[in-house]
Parts: sequence; C-alpha cells; structure tokens
Amino acid sequence: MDSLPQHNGPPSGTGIDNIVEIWHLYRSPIILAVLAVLICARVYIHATESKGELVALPRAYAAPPEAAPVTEPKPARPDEKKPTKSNGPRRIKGGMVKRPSQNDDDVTVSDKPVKTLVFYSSVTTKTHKIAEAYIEKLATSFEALTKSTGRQFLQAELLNLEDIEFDDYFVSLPSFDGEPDVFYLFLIPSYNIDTITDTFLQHLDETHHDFRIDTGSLSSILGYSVFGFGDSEGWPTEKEGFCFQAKEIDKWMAKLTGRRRAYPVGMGDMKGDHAARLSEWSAGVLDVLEHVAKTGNLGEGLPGSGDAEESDPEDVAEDDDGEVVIGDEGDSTQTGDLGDVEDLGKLVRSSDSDKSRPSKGAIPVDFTSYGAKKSKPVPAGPKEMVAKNSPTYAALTKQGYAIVGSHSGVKICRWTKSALRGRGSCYKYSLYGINSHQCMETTPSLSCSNKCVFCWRGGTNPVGTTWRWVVDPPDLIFNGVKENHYKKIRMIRGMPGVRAERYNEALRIRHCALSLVGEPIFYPYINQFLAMLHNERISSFLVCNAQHPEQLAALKAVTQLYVSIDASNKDSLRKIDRPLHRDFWERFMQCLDILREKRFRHRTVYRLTLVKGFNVEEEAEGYAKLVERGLPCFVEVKGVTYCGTPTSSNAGLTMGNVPWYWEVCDFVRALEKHLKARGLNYGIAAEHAHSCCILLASDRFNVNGKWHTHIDYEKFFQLLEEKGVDGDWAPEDYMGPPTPEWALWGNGGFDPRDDRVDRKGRKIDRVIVRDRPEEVEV
Ligand SMILES: Cc1cc2nc3c(=O)[nH]c(=O)nc-3n(C[C@H](O)[C@H](O)[C@H](O)COP(=O)(O)O)c2cc1C
Ligand code: SF4
Repeated sequence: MDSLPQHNGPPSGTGIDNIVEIWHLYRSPIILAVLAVLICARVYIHATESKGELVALPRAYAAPPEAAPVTEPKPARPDEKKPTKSNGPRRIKGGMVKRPSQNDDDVTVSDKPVKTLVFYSSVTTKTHKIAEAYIEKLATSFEALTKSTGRQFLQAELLNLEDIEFDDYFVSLPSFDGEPDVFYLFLIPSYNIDTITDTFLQHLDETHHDFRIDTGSLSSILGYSVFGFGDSEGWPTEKEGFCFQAKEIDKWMAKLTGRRRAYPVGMGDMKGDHAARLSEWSAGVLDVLEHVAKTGNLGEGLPGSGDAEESDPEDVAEDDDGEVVIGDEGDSTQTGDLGDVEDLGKLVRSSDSDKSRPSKGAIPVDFTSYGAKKSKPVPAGPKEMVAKNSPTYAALTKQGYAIVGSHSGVKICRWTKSALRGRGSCYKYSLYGINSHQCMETTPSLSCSNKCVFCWRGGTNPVGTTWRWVVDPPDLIFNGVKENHYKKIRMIRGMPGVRAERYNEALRIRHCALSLVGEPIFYPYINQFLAMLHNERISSFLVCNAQHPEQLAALKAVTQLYVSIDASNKDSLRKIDRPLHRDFWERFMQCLDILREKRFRHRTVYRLTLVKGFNVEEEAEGYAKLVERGLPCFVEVKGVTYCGTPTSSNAGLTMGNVPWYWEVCDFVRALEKHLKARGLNYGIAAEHAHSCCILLASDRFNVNGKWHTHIDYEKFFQLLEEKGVDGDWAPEDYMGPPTPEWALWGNGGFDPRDDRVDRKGRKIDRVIVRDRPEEVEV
C-alpha cells in the first residue's frame, strides 16, 4: 500500500499534482500573505505619492499656496562691520554703497529701527532752545511714523557739537544696540567768529581728505539734512554770509555720505522767519524719512545721489525758453542714446505713464474747425503727432522733455534749477517779477508751422500748416504736464545747493511759460487749457509765431501774449523762419493787426531774437515800422544764445551769429531812436544783461516817470474772476509796482537775492559792457 504523504514532508507525485496539493495544503497562509503585501504596498504608495493638481478640477478649488514669512537678511553695509582695532595706521572702510533702486517695487526694505541724531551748536543759546523743542516735536512725529511705516523710529538724540568726539560720529557711523539705520540732522547757527562749528567743519574737511579713510565713509547712512540759523540784519544775503556755515556742513556731508542729502539745506532768520522756515523744512524731512523707511531710497529721481544732474548740466547749456537757443541738445539730465531703444523705454516709463496716452480720450479734430462748437470728425483715423516710437519722441526725451499725451511736452528749464539753488532767475524775474523756480515751461503743441534756422530740433520736429493729428483733451494735458513738472522738481531735490525754502515754493506752480517749442495756439483747445491754468491761479505767458491769425483772434485771456518777430521784412523772415505757409507774410501782418486790436485787452509783447548776420544789421528801422503797426505794450529784445551742437552747425550758425551784449544795446538804442522819430512813445525800461535781454516799454507803463513793467498777478486773477475773460479790463489794470531799481536799464538786472556763478559754480562779478569797446573795428 502507498504511504500517505506526510504533512510535514515534501510533496510527491507529478509537478501539477504537487502544485495542487501544495495549494490545498497552504492556500490560507498564501492568501493572507498576498493580502498583507498588497496592503503594505498601498499604504506605502499613498504615503509617498506627490499631491499633483487634479487636472479635471478648476484651479479655483486648489487652496492658495501659503506664503511662508521670509525675513530677508539685509545685505551688510560696509560700515556695519565693527571697526577692528589695530596698531597700524587706521583705515576706515566706507566706500560707495550700491544705491538702492529708485523703483519702489524692486527694493528689499530693511526692517531695522531708525535712529535719528540731531546735532547742533549754539553760542547765545537760541539754537539750543529751538533744538530742545524740536526734539520733543520729533517724538510725536516718530510715533506716527512708526505706525505708518511699520518700522520703529527710535527716540531722536540731541547732540551738542561741543560735547561729542567727532571721530565717533563723522569718521564712521556709530553703532547702537539693535543696529538701527542712522539718520543725521543738523541745526547750525552761523558765526563769522571762531566757534565750535569751525572746528567741526575742519574735522569734516580733514576726514574727507584723510588718505586712510575711504571717500564716502558715511555712505551707509540713511540720509542727512541741515538747517541753518542766521541774522539777516547783519548778513542780509547769502553772498554776504547769511547762514554760510550751514551750507558748508551740507557740502561736506554730501561728500562724506556719498551724497545722501535727504532734503535741501534750510535757512531761517533768527530775528524773522526762522520758525516758519524750520517748520517747512521739518515737514519736508519727515516726508523723506517716511519714504526712506518704507522704500529704502530717498525718493524719486535724484536721491542726492551723484546722478548726472549733479554735474551741473545747466551750467553748460545756457538755454532759455528753448526756442531762442542755437542747438540746445545737450541736457544730460536724461542719459541714453537715440539708438538705444531699451534705454529710451526706461525713460519713457519714468516720465510718461501710459495712462497719459489714452487712445479713448483723444479727440480727432479737423484743425480748420477751430472755434466751432463741435469738432467735425476726421475721415480716416488721425495719427499721433509724436508717437512713442518716433525719432522726435526719442530726441525730445533725450533732451529731458516729458511727452504728455501725444502732442504736448514739459521740461524743467535751466533757470528753474538755477533759482532753486540761489543762482539767479531768468530775465522774466527782472522784467516781470516771475519766480523761475515756480515756473513751468510747457507746450500743448510740439508741432509748428515754421522751421526757424535757430530751432534746435533740426529736421525731426513735426510740422504742418493744419492740425492733422489726434487731439488730446485739455485736462489730460494739464494734469500730465503738472505731474511731470513736479516729478522733475522732486528729482532735483538732492542737487547740491538747492534751498529748502525755494524747493517748498517750487512745489506750487505759479507761472506757465507756453513757449517751449512748437506752436501753442496750434492746439485746438488752447483756451480751455488756459482756463485750467488760470483756475489754479497759474499765470500764462504765451508765445506764438504770428502765422495763425484765426487762432490768435480767437484767443481769450492770457497774462501776457507774445508774438515772435524774427525779421523786419518779408525776405528776411523767409530766410530765418523758413515758414511753411506760402502766404506767411500776409499771415504775419494780419497777426500784427490783431495784436494792435488786442492791445487794450492783453499785455502784448513783440519778442525779437537777434541773430547776427540774419536779422540785426540795418533792420532797426524796419522793426520800428512793425512796432508802429502792432503797437505792442512791450518790445523784448534778446540776443540768440549758442550751445555749440551739431544741429546749430547744420543750420549754418556759429558763435559768430551770437551778438555781444553791447551789440544788442546798440540795436535797442537805434530802435528806440527810430520809434521816437515816428512819434511812438517807447523807452528802454529794464534789462537782464546776463541773458542779453532788454525791454522797451510803451509809455502806458510809465507812471509819474517810473517804469511799471512788473505784473500784479493776484490782480490779474481777480479781474478774471470778477469780470470774466470777455470782461472790460485792460493791461494797465493789473500793472504791478514800479520795476525794482536793480532791474532798470543800466543796473544789470541780476536778482540781488542770489549769487552769480560761472559754469563751474564759482561766484563771479562780471563787468557789463553796454557800449562798443574801443578796440572793436566797425
Ligand atoms: C559775532 C556774531 C557773528 C555772527 N555771524 C553771522 C554770520 O556770519 N552769518 C549769519 O547769518 N549770522 C551770523 N550771526 C548771527 C547768528 O547766527 C544768530 O544770531 C544765531 O541766531 C545765533 O544762534 P545761537 O544763539 O544759537 O548762537 C552772528 C552773530 C554774532 C553775535
Ligand atoms: S520764463 Fe520760466 S520757462 Fe522761461 S526761462 Fe524763465 S523760468 Fe524758464
């Protein structure tokens, strides 16, 4: 008999029988083992699989990724390293800190606390008392700043220059618990006798020149600003030493900090306006503190930064009102190359936001419909006058213009910068009382119907006899030019020498010179634009080229209305203005007739720009005839200015075309004689020798033997409000007080509040030559 298989022995028989037998014997444990393996595998896969998005479900259902709080480590500043003591010669490391981007979005903002140190000096204790009160006020302001910025503003510390070791604060920055960012303020009276301030200034000077100490050893400071006290009774002007030591400290601190000037130097008269000035300055400083705490940079544009602006481009370019300059092409406030489209793109973004170029807001207008209530639609879509990708746009932005909308421009003129720095205002301050630092230079039409030989724009400017472009609405232009003007003013806040008081005043535009380039009355809504200016009590000086009689006739109130008189006869005008209109001379004459009619409604002015070899020689009599025709209130005579650029050379103009001042004087004297010979009562009233500019005025503006060429601007607005644009009022009604003595013919006309400086910023006292020097051959 076969023996039965043993349960604990190996199976016997055929392979298949064996498998079946094994299955029967072990199926339960096999099934259990497989199940266990499967469960383990499932658990493992579940635990390790990545949770991919469920493609079939909309993204909205996915929970937003939670932002992990990131505390960015602040890049170490050079002087945050504690100076290591060594026995060898001391070397203080500073160096220029890479300046934070001006684009607020790009900046990694420090979360360190802010520590403000207020340094002061005082001999007769007045500044000391003011400084103590100031510190108390700062405490309240800092509480608010801590809340608004989210950064802790530590209590400000008051430090008497007498009591501190200068090395501790002015060789490298001091260190404090919590490693705060440091901000310096100075309250400094000036003394022309020896005081601690002299020692301090000497220390700053030595530190700057010490070869062991890196230039800009304090450049990791957050910022600094200086306020000076002086006495205007004893030291009436800055030239005579008013607040001179505050200015000195400001200058040295700029060097030591790598130009971290947060706010312009403020100045107050201890016997007069010091409280008001200090409070303005203080408000400005707090604004900057808030900005720097939030963004890490000192504000728009120039953070007292050493940008191109600081190299004084305006001292090189003697431009004035744009249009009388031979080749004003070199404003280095905007860098970039015409060919460098990317750079231009950056400039565009900074000065011209896209919202200022709406396609919807633009109004298509047939220029011939000017004055009609409704504008006729233009058949095919009109183009933009200055498209963003055009050479004109590139040329204009390169020169520092901001293009607003598609046909308007605004630029800070060099006199605005000059006045902000106490270096003198333009001739319109001497002749009419216009503060250059409160003046906006703009045009609502960059296009013109002439191609004047002295126009800097070469061949790139849009020209035309009729308006054939998209028209932007006046409010868009008005808001755009103001915004860009203020932006540019803020950009020069950190420029050396800018005065806090003037900077404050500059943040309120008081005057608008519609004389930049192009032809302002070409703009179909010029009257609406003017009304917007006047509504905000901004005066208007409008210059036109005497080629658009219809528009000139339709023009409503302006504070002062100019026509450019570039030649005295048809031939000469053709050569110099190169007009597009075939009937240019008839148009010109018609405009003079219109001006004659308007002379009791507008302050009318002929502007003569003298270009030697073109429109000066033998033409005085011809000009007298033109004056007889239009009987303007004033005749402004100005020598053309030269900047020496390729465009000017292309136009065939050289320095030889720029008249000497005595030549302008000769011409004006000859013109006056011819006017008198015709029985016309005009006299030479005022001058601004610096700009080669002389003013002849009608006797209407001579009261009891005194010239009254200045304007009472407040009265102008009052008349406008009370009587309306079409009301019965005349230029005499807003005639200002007598022309100041210093501005009268024979006295030079330089603003006595300011210092004249040469191109390198050195003070000068140039002799004015009004008569032909003897050695000059005829
Ligand atoms: C001897 C003397 C010299 C002065 N020199 C100048 C000066 O050169 N420029 C200036 O603007 N003020 C000058 N001042 C005016 C002081 O700066 C002014 O009185 C200031 O308020 C004094 O401040 P304190 O009381 O804090 O010392 C001078 C005053 C004195 C008494
Ligand atoms: S009037 Fe205004 S724009 Fe013209 S030069 Fe003077 S400050 Fe400049």
